[in-house]
Amino acid sequence: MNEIVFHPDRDLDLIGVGRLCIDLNANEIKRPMEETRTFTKYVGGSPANITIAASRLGLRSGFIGRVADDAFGRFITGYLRQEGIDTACVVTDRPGSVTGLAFTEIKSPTECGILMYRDHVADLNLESGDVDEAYIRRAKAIMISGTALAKSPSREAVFRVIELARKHEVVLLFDIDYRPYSWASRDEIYTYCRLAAGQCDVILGGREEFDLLEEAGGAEEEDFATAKQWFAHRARLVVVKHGGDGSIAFERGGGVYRAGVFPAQVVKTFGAGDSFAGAFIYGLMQGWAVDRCLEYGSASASIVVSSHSCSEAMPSRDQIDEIIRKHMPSQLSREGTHL
Ligand SMILES: Nc1ncnc2c1ncn2[C@@H]1O[C@H](COP(=O)(O)OP(=O)(O)OP(=O)(O)O)[C@@H](O)[C@H]1O
Ligand SMILES: O=C(O)C[C@@H](O)[C@H](O)C(=O)CO
Repeated sequence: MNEIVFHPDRDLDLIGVGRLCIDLNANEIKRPMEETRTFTKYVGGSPANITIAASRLGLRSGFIGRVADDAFGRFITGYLRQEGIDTACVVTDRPGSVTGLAFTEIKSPTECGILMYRDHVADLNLESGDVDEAYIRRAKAIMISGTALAKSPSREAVFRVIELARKHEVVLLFDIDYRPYSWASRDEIYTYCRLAAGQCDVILGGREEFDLLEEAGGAEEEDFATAKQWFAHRARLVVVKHGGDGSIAFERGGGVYRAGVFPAQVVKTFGAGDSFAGAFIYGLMQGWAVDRCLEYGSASASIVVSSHSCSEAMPSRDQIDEIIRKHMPSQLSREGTHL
C-alpha cells in the first residue's frame, strides 16, 4: 500500500496538463546536430509523454492543453486519440501560434542535447477558460508539469486546475519538468513552481530541479532535506530522480525507498523521466507500495532510454514485467528511516 488515496468512482484515472509538442529525433546518431541530416517525428512534450506512458499501461487518461492550428497540431491530437487518450479538452489554438519543436541530438548514449523552438507556442496559450470543472471532477489524478507555469495565460490555467482539483479531491501530481528555454528568470521558476508544488500531493523532480525551488539545502543529506521541506506543505510523497544513479522516494509517514537502475543498451538519455513517471503513477494507482512503484518506473525508463523515441517507445505492462523478471529487483531497499 502507499499513502496516496484516490477517489474510487471516477471514470478517468489521470489527466495530463500542458505541453504538447513534436520531437524531431536525429536519425544520424553519434553525430552533433551540425552533421544531422534527417529526423524522425514523434509526439513530444513531457506531460504528453507521461500521459501516453500511463495510457499504454492501462490508465484511462485525458489531457488539458492547446495545440496549434497546423498539421503538427492535428498530428498530435490524432496520435493521442489513437493511444486511447480523451482529447475533449485539447483545444485548437487561434491561428498564429505554432507547435513547439524539440530537435534532439544524440551524440552518444550519454551526450544528448535538445534544440528547442518554443517561440509563440500554442501550449503556453492554454487559458483558464479551457479548464472545464466537470472534466476535472471526472479524474482520480491530475499531472501538472512545471513548464506550463512558465508564461501566462498557461500559468493562470494551471492554478485554475489546482483550485478545481483541490475542490473535487483529485490527487495532484507535480513534475517539476524544468526546461530553461521557456522561463524568463530563475525568480519566476522559484515563485511559481513553489506555489504550485506546495499545493500538490506528489512531487517528482531531479536533484537540480528541486534545488531551483528551495532555499539552500540543510545540513542533512539534500534529498532528506528536500522531502522535509515539501512535507511542510501538502506533499505526501516526494520522489527525487538521480539519472543513472537511480531514485529515492520519501513518504510523509516516514518510509524512505531507494531504487537503482535496470541494465539498458542506452541510445539516448532523455525520456527517462517521463517513462519513469508514467509507470510510477500507474503503480501508485494500483495501490502498490512505493518501492514497487519505483521499481516499475525504473524498469520502464530502462526501456525508453534504449529506444530512439520517447512517446512511441513507452512500454506495455508485459514489457516492463519482462524486464523485472529478467533482472530481478535492482538494489531496491526500504529504509524505515523516519524523517
Ligand atoms: N542510463 C540509464 N539506464 C537505466 N535507467 C536510467 C538511466 N538514466 C535514467 N534512468 C532511470 O530513469 C529515471 C529518471 O531519469 P532522470 O533522473 O534522468 O530523469 P529526467 O532528468 O527527468 O529525465 P528526462 O531526460 O526524461 O528529462 C532514473 O531515476 C532511473 O530510474
Ligand atoms: O518535454 C519536452 O519539451 C521535450 C520532450 O518532448 C522530449 O521527448 C524529452 O526531452 C523527454 O524528456
